[in-house]
Amino acid sequence: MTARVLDGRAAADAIKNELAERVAALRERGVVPGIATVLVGADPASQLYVGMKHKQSESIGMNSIQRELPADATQEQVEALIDELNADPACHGYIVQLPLPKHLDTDAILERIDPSKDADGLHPTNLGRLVLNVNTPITSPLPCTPRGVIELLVRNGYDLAGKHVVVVGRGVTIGRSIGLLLTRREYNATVTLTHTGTTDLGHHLRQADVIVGAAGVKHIVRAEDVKPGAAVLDVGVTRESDPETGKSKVHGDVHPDVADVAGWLSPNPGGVGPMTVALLMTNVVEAAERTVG
Ligand SMILES: Nc1nc2c(c(=O)[nH]1)N[C@@H](CN(C=O)c1ccc(C(=O)N[C@@H](CCC(=O)O)C(=O)O)cc1)CN2
Repeated sequence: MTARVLDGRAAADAIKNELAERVAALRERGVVPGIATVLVGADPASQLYVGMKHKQSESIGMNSIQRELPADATQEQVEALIDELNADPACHGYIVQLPLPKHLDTDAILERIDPSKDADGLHPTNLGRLVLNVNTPITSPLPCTPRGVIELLVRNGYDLAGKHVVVVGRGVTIGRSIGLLLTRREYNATVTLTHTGTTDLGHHLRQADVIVGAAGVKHIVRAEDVKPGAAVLDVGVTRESDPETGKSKVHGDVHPDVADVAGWLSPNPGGVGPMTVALLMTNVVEAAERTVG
């Protein structure tokens, strides 16, 4: 391995230390930032992620509210819980853990979240503000994972200005929104959005200074398609059962051989995942700060 590691755990710890000070300052003013999660069903990965969010939020002095519904909860039950959290003054921001069970209308549920409490930054109003570029400096929540990718690079001294970033994956949590952030004047990157329907993906990847693999396709980013010295961030998650142990194993979008070609590599796990949680907490602390001006 020759690539320098973009250590997401270390960067997330630094963010959490900074947030702990902001939380303490809010507490002195009588405001305890409150984060809530909504978990529908008992998917083990979702339980793990929700647990991490609460543990880490509490560790920096935030109040955390954990709400759960059974896997067969109706649309009305989930929406009633959303209305409750929208009205709860102790909750400054919250997320609905995704994916939701298939019988539920995810878009309708996410749209029901009060945009000012949208800790994921994925509400249509907040994505619309991002498109219109009206929330710089930040006046409304930004999507956590794209923000985490950028923070990970910037905190490691990587200058994005003038760089060509190729994003693989068109999902709303990363692919569709990250270019809107990266092309802001404060970063000045140039972005190509590719996906599983892109013709000759390798052609695009080979021109990239930065690659963000977020398609959820195991090893779609191959070493032969990476320009030597490029920064590569692995955000994809594919779960497979290991034939030897029978245990579930996580694979990223980036082939392990990329470590010998890339200049910078964010591993998976240990890269963007911890940053997503840190930026989620940032969105909630910022929402709490906005309530006191
Ligand atoms: N409402 C949302 N749902 C989901 C999101 C999201 O951003 N908002 N993203 C993913 C899951 N996710 C957060 O919810 C998430 C995934 C992974 C990690 C993380 O830190 N992973 C660790 C490894 C953890 C382990 O397996 O032990 C790592 O990458 O180092 C954090 C958050 C889908 N749903």
